[in-house]
Amino acid sequence: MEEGKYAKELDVAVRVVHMACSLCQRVQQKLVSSSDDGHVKSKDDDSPVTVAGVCIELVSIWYKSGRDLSSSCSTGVRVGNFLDVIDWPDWSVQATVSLMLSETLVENLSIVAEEDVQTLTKADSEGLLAAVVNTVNECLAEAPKFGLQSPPGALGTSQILEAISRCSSNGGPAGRYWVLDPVDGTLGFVRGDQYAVALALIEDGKVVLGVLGCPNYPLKKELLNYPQNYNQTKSKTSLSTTATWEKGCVMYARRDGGGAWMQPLIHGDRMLEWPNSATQIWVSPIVDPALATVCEPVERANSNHSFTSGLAETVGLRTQPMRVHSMVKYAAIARGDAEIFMKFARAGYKEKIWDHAAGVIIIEEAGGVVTDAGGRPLDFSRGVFLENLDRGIIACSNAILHEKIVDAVYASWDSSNL
Ligand SMILES: Nc1ncnc2c1ncn2[C@@H]1O[C@H](COP(=O)(O)O)[C@@H](OP(=O)(O)O)[C@H]1O
Ligand SMILES: [Mg+2]
Repeated sequence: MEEGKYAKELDVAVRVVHMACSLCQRVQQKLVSSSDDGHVKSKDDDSPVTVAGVCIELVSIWYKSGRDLSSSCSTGVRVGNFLDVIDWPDWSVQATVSLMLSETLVENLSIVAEEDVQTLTKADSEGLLAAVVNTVNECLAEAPKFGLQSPPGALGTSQILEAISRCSSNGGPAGRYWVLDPVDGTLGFVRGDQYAVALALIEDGKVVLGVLGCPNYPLKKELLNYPQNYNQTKSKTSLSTTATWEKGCVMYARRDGGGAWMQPLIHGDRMLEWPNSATQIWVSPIVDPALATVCEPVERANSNHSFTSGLAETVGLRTQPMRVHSMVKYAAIARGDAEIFMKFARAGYKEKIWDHAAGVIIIEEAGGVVTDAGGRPLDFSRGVFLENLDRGIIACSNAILHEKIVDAVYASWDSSNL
């Protein structure tokens, strides 16, 4: 696997995503322990509320209010202020990936990524910026553990801001650019649940390699055994500290690289072994819809659950949907933990390339199929958005299931209210 086109890029990308996962785990751990260590705010009625609890409440309010920044939660914290802070790991990952890629792959580096520096450079964001600088330096110091080189000393604020703002490419049909979602699934992240770090390389409008870090996705299928509506803040966040949830993995593939691979995340002082610790992954062999599992976003705001349950019934799916945050859904299909992923966003919502690029190539190289709801490949050549997307996204472990879902969409679309 290390031979051939994009091998060097893949090697660096996998190492960088491992580093980013480690950074996210550290931040998530801080969030969890700040709620365990008495960093508790008090509600008006004097009942205690954890920092993690506030985060979850605010993100939930934000989603349910149609992303209204003026709403506030029971502690009086405003959603707008909170959203600035919760992107702290996103900026930190973006800076780290940008710095490491430019350090190792200097040639005309171009990156499309989700975050900009606007909020970070506001006058009242000093504390936040200091936290980002500190987090990035902590992470960079660990680079040798992942087979990469740390800078000779701690980086200053301007170098880190520069690294974040360097990721301002707009993509498009020509040339080579990286696409990064530093923390995909913010809601999953603050809930101590599933989230992903997604990095892909696009060349002339086609995804040529993808790496998906899934810090809370267990190496085996246990995730499916967790109850669907597991919403208790305390017990959910504390799960991330148990052995099962410490596992996590990184999946990757390159175009025509002969497959997709998975590595466990490394913990403690262990060094990343490359490529020895990788195992090949394949999609599920199931073709009978009655035995297939569908996965979809947790949030109704992000995909129409009633439409997808109608499709599921039409094609004869029997199992409960697996509702998971972030691109871990792509990981689940690639690794054979589920057979179908569907997403039907509300009319007018434009899907972004960083939410899909890495997942698509990993599923395809693992043997699966990903298209829009009209059965056409996703078009990554039109800039930051999937401009030509027909209605929704359908990813399947094989062409048989895929055809059934596409047919069902055609049969039911006109009578749907989408
Ligand atoms: N109204 C909307 N409809 C569909 N997807 C949306 C959306 N608003 C945000 N998203 C995207 O959905 C992603 C989360 O996916 P999921 O719901 O599958 O967990 C978000 O990624 P971020 O969390 O990186 O912003 C965001 O890009
Ligand atoms: Mg995202």
